Amino acid sequence: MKLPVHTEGLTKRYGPLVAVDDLQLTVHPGEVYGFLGPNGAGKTTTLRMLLGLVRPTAGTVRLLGRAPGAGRLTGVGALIEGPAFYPYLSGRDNLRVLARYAGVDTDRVATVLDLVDLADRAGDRYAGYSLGMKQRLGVAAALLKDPRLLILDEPTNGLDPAGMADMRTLIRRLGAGGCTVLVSSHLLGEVEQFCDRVGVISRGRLIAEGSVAELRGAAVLRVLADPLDRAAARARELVGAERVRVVDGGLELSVGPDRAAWVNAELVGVGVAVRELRSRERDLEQVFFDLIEKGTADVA
Ligand SMILES: Nc1ncnc2c1ncn2[C@@H]1O[C@H](COP(=O)(O)OP(=O)(O)OP(=O)(O)O)[C@@H](O)[C@H]1O
Repeated sequence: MKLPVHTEGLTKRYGPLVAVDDLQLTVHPGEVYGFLGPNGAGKTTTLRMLLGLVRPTAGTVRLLGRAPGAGRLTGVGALIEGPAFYPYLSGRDNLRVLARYAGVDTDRVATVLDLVDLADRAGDRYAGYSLGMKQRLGVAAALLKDPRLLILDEPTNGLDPAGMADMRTLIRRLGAGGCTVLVSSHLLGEVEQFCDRVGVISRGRLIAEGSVAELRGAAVLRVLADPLDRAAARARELVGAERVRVVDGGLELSVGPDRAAWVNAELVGVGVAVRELRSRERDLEQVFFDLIEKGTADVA
């Protein structure tokens, strides 16, 4: 089966600035892939190269097995910049115009309006839509040609929490329907709920890739105890110094929840009063921040 997205050595330089640096990106059929990175990391430039809107300085791109520019991008839908719609036309009429222009049967308009949950408001003027509805109409436009691959650049940017939730539901629904989706974002916490896999880009380089669970890593055991220095010393003896961190006036032990009772007993055994002991997942934004910090240090 042809890979929806496959790049090798993809690079874009703007003068001395390397916006995208030797990027190998692979998105598998049917997966929802989160392409993550802070502002300026090179996400939009990458997506634009995928679609043949920006010419790479080096490297190759294949979408569904074909190079962009080799004829029309059949099977690919994209929402890269804010979509351009006629403000005084309804959502439905805007899509009809686009469908005619793209040579798509206008019957498809009702289907995509349903998919993005805009059927009820399809007769309203575009100008009156909320930002979230505008974005969903943009996705509807990208779906007109019934693509096998959908590329969305920061579709939740600027949306309020309700708008974000609607967009998440929509992306999840599209993924469940068998469409391969590549979606960029600068918030790991935002995409974790619908992505099968994420890639993290920093300064143009892919610095980490995997499922959200893999990136998050193992849970940690959080311990609040007095005196803290004695607790830390004993914990280091018990599980190894590299697994113990002092954070926010407590300890974080990189061990599984099954060790909690044992750690508690051992600490109490050396006269430490344990006030709280619980297993918790690492905070996703912290994981993201750590990755970017580490990636930046590796590059420097
Ligand atoms: N046409 C251009 N000419 C010069 N530099 C550019 C151009 N387009 C992008 N850049 C630079 O390339 C780098 C990557 O930009 P890009 O827009 O791809 O990042 P991004 O990850 O999409 O960030 P954002 O979320 O802020 O859009 C940035 O430093 C940007 O200033």
